[in-house]
Amino acid sequence: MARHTLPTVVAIDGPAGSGKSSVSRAAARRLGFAYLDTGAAYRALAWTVLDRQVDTENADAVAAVLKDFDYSIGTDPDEYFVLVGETDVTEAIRSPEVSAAVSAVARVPEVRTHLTELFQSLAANVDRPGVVVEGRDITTVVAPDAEVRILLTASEEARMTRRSAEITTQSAETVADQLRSRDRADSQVVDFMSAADGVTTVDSTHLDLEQTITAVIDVINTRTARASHD
Ligand SMILES: Nc1ncnc2c1ncn2[C@@H]1O[C@H](COP(=O)(O)OP(=O)(O)O)[C@@H](O)[C@H]1O
Ligand SMILES: Nc1ccn([C@@H]2O[C@H](COP(=O)(O)OP(=O)(O)O)[C@@H](O)[C@H]2O)c(=O)n1
Repeated sequence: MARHTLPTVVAIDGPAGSGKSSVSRAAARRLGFAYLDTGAAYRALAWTVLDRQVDTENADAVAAVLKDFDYSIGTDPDEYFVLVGETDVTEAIRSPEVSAAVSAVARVPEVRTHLTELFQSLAANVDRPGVVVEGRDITTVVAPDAEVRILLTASEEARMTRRSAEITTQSAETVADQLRSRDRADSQVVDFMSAADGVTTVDSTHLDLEQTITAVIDVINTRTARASHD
């Protein structure tokens, strides 16, 4: 009978624009691991809440949407997609409207419990030897026992500059204001600005993308080599 070995879990947290998605995806690709973007689920739920014209401030109404929230995500780093039912929302969940609504949805306790269980199940069932899971509370809540736990940080200025280079439909000032207010709202729910015990900080402020990927892979290799000797 085939033995099911649990994948090596790499947990990466950090604020918006620190490089979590791009670095996690690239690291997963190079290591032959799966990649799980947890923010996409909060965004897809926010998209659904907006689509159904549910009041984002009404926690009970938001929690009720979970009952028939039919969500799927690609965990192959080369085949990323996000679906709600049959609808491909990969692009739509990055809209300014969804970004503005997501923090209110993410602070509902039933939402966090439901999605945490979903992430744990998705991570445990990937068909790769490992999985890189990124978000805000992966090192502390979703996978506190992960073999590798990293906090990816960058100065506020660097994060704002990176995000405004990506979003060309809004002014740099608007992008920065929205990012700052999302960080503020999110940090009332989860502490992703300081590293919990046993979590390695990688500060990407003065690193380019390639250097950050290398730094993260170095931490993964060091940690997994150490774990195999324990
Ligand atoms: N170390 C880095 N140096 C320069 N640009 C970076 C770096 N890390 C990420 N980026 C770029 O910054 C943008 C935001 O990164 P992203 O991975 O979306 O961050 P997050 O998932 O943390 O919000 C992307 O365009 C990405 O290519
Ligand atoms: N593990 C996670 C991941 C995301 N989130 C929420 O989901 C939103 C979108 O996450 P994201 O990772 O796509 O955001 P960016 O940092 O990429 O802009 C965040 O602003 C949080 O409100 C969360 O609460 N917990």
